[in-house]
Amino acid sequence: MSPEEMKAAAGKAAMAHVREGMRLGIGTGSTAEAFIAHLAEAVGDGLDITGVPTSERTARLCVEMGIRLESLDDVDELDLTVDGADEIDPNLNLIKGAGGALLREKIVAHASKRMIVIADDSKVVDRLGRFPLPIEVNAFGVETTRRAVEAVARDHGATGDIAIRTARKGESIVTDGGHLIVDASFGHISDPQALACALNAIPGVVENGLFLSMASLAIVAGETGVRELTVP
Ligand SMILES: O=C(CO)[C@H](O)[C@H](O)COP(=O)(O)O
Repeated sequence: MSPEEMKAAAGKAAMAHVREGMRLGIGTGSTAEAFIAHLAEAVGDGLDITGVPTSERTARLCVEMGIRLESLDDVDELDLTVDGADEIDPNLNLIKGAGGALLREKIVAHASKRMIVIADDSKVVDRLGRFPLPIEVNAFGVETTRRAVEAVARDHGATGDIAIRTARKGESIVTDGGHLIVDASFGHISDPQALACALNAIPGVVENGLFLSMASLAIVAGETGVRELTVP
């Protein structure tokens, strides 16, 4: 299977967990978009669901594909969120945020009874930290916040760069919430819970990309097919 076929397979398998009438959190990224394609097809065939998007990009795509959306504040609680991830560890702790949507993704997942993560095999790791950890930060005093993040990250074993994410021409990328992203390269993260608390205690940090004890199921597509991982 090509990477695109794996994403499509994971997205399709997630549809087995979607029920009529559900209020669904809808993730961001290429794997989430594969899910959105299957969801749109089912909606076209008469499935009645309401979606809450985790980014402006996902919102635009859902509207284009005929998926009805509501704002999170108009929905009491979501039944299920389906989203991608950058890393998945054996306890289904995640790193998210390569697409810059981690804040809305975390708010939406937290408002959901259940979170299912969909991914291809390359995202499954023994320990989190091979992928740089995205941290959403306020634009005010961003270099001061980056330095504070660096100090915390080094205390927690980071060995690589701690850098403000830039797009083309060296400009910082701006999130849907008007914030910036600092990417912190660890190698591996020995205590994700302690790191998450220490990062969020820095005043300029809005949220970090560690999604701990949030997902209850991972649907992972690989060369030989799709498998489901649960928390041991
Ligand atoms: O966290 C995310 C966006 O903020 C994405 O879900 C994550 O980056 C995975 O994306 P993809 O499915 O394209 O690999």
